[in-house]
Order: sequence, then structure tokens, then C-alpha cells
Amino acid sequence: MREKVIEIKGLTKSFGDLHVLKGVDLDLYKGENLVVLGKSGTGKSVLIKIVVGLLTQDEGSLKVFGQEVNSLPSKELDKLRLKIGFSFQHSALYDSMTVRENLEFPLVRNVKTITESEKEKKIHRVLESVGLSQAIDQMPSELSGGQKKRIGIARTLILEPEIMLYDEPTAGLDPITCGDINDLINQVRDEYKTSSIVITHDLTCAKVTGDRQAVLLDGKFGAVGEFEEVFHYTSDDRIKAFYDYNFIN
Ligand SMILES: Nc1ncnc2c1ncn2[C@@H]1O[C@H](COP(=O)(O)OP(=O)(O)OP(=O)(O)O)[C@@H](O)[C@H]1O
Repeated sequence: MREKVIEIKGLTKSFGDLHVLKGVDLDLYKGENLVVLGKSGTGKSVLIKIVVGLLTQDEGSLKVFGQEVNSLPSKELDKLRLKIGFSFQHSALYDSMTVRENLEFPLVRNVKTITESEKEKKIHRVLESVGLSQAIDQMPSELSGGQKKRIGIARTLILEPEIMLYDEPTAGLDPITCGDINDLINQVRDEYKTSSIVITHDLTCAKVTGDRQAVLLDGKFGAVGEFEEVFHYTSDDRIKAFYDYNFIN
């Protein structure tokens, strides 16, 4: 049986009278890219924030690597968080730092004992992985939107997380650059053996990167499965509408 790296059961989350998650069940399997789709405001980011511990659920269970996150002591929780890389929508590079310094930052902050040569090795490896070795001494302002996304992904990858969370990785990019980022997401899965959740509104990104798709509808996952299964054989008008309004290759 395939190993589950994240196991979510009956998760609920409300903000006052706003019931955002109403009993979410979802599993992430080792080595897969799982795409999470859903209309704006359906709670995709809330779900991801619960997974990384930025928010706490009201009810339900969240296990990461078999450990119930809520019952972990804070030291253990910190260790677990290091295994999860969160690639933000706005890659949030530090504008006053070079690419090298941006990549060094998470290492210095999170890895207590690291030698200069180990640091250099890691920086060069991730830059090579994202195809931007030549940008090492550039400032973020000198990079294109797609290059900034790549460096953002490199900065997350440098800690070698076992789980990657991508929040709208192709938002705001032209279709060609979107294609490059989609390829990179698949390359990261294969090269770093990551298990990933990809949040997107972009169905081309979903189709290209997703081993499985999960559609969040009214606080629960309405459909989970392979792309064809979810979008071509659905009888749910909400999922059909989602498909019809997207451009698909
Ligand atoms: N900290 C918070 N306090 C109160 N309400 C919140 C909070 N975080 C999220 N919400 C609400 O929860 C709902 C879901 O928000 P969320 O950001 O998860 O949506 P989303 O599906 O990621 O949307 P989008 O696709 O537009 O990013 C929204 O109505 C939002 O206003």
C-alpha cells in the first residue's frame, strides 16, 4: 500500500459565523503531486495554513508522517515544520539581498551547524535545479517574474523538505513561463523525491503537474481523482463550470 505523508480526516474551521472547512478528508501519498482546486474563498489557503501550523483546526485530525500535529510538543512541531516547504504565491524574496543571500537566509536561520562549503554546495545545487546558476549575484529587481518564482522555489528547496506546498505557482505569469514552472514542479518531485500539494486556479497547471486532483466545493472535497476522472466524467455542474471557464490545452 502507498505510504500516506499527510492524512486529513473530518477537518473543520470557522471564523465566527463563516464556516470555511466543513469536514475535509484528504490524503497526500508519498511522491505524488496533488492539485487542490476550488473557487476563490473556498478555503484552500486556510487548509494549507492548517497543514503548516499557521492556523489550528476546530475539529478533526491532521497527521503528518503519521504524527497527530495538534498533540506534538513545540520542539517536535518545529522539527516537523522543517520537513515542509511552503512556496508562497508572491515569492517574497528580500529585495535588498542578492540571490545568493536570499538562498543563504533559510540555511543560516534553520541549520545550526553548517560549514561555508556545505552552504555553497547547497546554493549551487538548488540554483542548478531551477536553471538559474548565472543569477547568483543578481538582485531580485533584475529578475523577471518567472525567474523570481524559480528563486522562490529554490529558497524553499534549499532546506530539502520532504513535502512541498505550492500556492498558485503560475499566478500572474504568461503561458510559456507557466509551462516552464509546471515542468519545474514535476522536475522537483522527481529530483528531490518530494510529495507536494499544488494550489492553483490554472487547469493547465493542474493537468500537467497533478498526479491527482482534489476539488474543494462548499467546505469539502467534492471530487478527488485523476484529471480525466474528475473533469471529463463528472456529473457535478459546479465542477463542469470550473472546467468550462478554463482554457485547457
Ligand atoms: N484569519 C482569518 N480570519 C477570518 N477569516 C478568514 C481568515 N483567513 C481566511 N478567512 C476567510 O476564509 C475564507 C477562505 O479563505 P482562503 O484564503 O482560504 O480562500 P482561497 O480558497 O485560498 O481563495 P483564493 O483562491 O482567492 O486564494 C474567506 O472567506 C476568507 O475571508
